[in-house]
Amino acid sequence: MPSNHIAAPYRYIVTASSERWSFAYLHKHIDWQEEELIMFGKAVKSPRLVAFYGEQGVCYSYSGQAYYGRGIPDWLRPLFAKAYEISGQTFNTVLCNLYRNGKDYMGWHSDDEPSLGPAPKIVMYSAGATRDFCLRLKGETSQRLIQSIDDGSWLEMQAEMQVVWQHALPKRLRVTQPRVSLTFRQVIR
Ligand SMILES: O=C(O)CCC(=O)C(=O)O
Ligand SMILES: [Fe+2]
Repeated sequence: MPSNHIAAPYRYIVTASSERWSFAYLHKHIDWQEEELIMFGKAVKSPRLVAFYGEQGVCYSYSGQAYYGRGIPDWLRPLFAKAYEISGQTFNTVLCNLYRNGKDYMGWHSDDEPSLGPAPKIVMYSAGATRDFCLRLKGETSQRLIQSIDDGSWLEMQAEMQVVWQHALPKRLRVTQPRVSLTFRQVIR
């Protein structure tokens, strides 16, 4: 663990079941895409499915891909409203991830693209299988914080999290069930 005086750079919020969007609902409505990544010069399938929604005219470059906003579908608006209620921050895009089982993962990174501004607040909603979400300070490889993320929970990542921390969703081979995460971001035009 990073030393005890370092406060976790996020707020984890579990909602009442009546306030949740279910995995089945999100899985059905989101237009999932399988993407390819270039790793060591070779095209490989991304270890998760993804989808992007953004306001018309917003362009977001992430992980070597450019995504273009084509408007927020009506069914997603209540989730944007909840993300605002939690964080007091407006968002104009959401990047969605589908981890089909515990073999799907996301490697260490910070969401620090210049288009998000110098210290962006990002809010994430999760549904489906419980997964471990890991954090470490940049430049620190052995010590980490682990937050178990449950169905129907929100994670409000504070602004400093993308500046001095990295996060990852590691493989968990004993997890057989799928999970979705929706990460709300404000792209600065
Ligand atoms: O799914 C997760 O828990 C992490 C997602 C994430 O870090 C991202 O979309 O940038
Ligand atoms: Fe991230």
